[in-house]
Amino acid sequence: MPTWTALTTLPDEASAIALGDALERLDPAPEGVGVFEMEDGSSLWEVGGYFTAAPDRTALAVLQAAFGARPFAVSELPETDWVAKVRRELAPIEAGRFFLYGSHDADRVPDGRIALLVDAAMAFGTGHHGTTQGCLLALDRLIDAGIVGRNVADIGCGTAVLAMAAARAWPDAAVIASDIDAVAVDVARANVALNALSDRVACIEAAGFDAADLAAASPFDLVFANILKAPLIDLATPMARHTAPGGHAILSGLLNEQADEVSAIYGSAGFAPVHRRQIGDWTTLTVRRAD
Ligand SMILES: C[S@@+](CC[C@H](N)C(=O)[O-])C[C@H]1O[C@@H](n2cnc3c(N)ncnc32)[C@H](O)[C@@H]1O
Repeated sequence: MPTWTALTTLPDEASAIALGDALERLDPAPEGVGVFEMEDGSSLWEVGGYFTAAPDRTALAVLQAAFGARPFAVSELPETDWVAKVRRELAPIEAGRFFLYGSHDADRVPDGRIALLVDAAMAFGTGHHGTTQGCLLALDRLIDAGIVGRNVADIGCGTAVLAMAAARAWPDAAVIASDIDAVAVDVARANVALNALSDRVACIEAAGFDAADLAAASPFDLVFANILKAPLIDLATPMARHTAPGGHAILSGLLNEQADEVSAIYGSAGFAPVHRRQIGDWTTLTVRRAD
């Protein structure tokens, strides 16, 4: 369990997430990284690394300078089960027909919903973020429109929440959930097993579509990509290659002011806009590949 924290703040969410990603790549790596909006009315974002041994202060100073963050406050902690603490504090999430809950809330699952057990762990995607909710609501909308997915990819799967939602919604669908982060892939695989979906959701480590399993299963009739603007732009051309004619892509991780630019780039790559939804600062786009 982590016994050290290194905490800093930044003025905006996107750079806080980017610093969180960079923290994860420190050597020695933190046991976990958290990015939270501060609740003190300051509009600042806190970025924290949780370490099992004293972190490398020189490496932290280099990161702090690179991101223009405040100097990291490094402190030793009393023994605490942080994952268990976060689990207790996270309430279930409802998004359309989907209900996401932690194992401590198993007795609160309502009838008539697609329920997914997603425990907080060292990966993004408990459903509490506007981007995940935007993707779930976009999927909900496709289902309402009578779309049936048979071959689905979830690029940047985190906990595999979106992959599992598609697999549950469409019992005949085969789904590949991929992430660039090996820890996320382990978490995804564990969640998929907990939800009894291992026979239909494969979890693999990959950057973008760069994996033999993804190439073999391509083209997909639905692709989720809830990642940030820059990787989404990089993925526009591969996305067009790997999405079947008439298939859909659900794109998120975009700040509201970034959505027009990304929509236009996907338009040039052969996708027509279908729908967009803002939740807080974040926009989710649904786009359709030309027939
Ligand atoms: C915002 S989280 C989304 C998690 C989950 N899909 C959700 O909607 O809650 C983004 C995830 O994408 C992964 N990621 C970032 N860039 C990627 C890339 N180029 N290829 C694959 N995964 C990537 C990160 O490691 C992270 O787990």
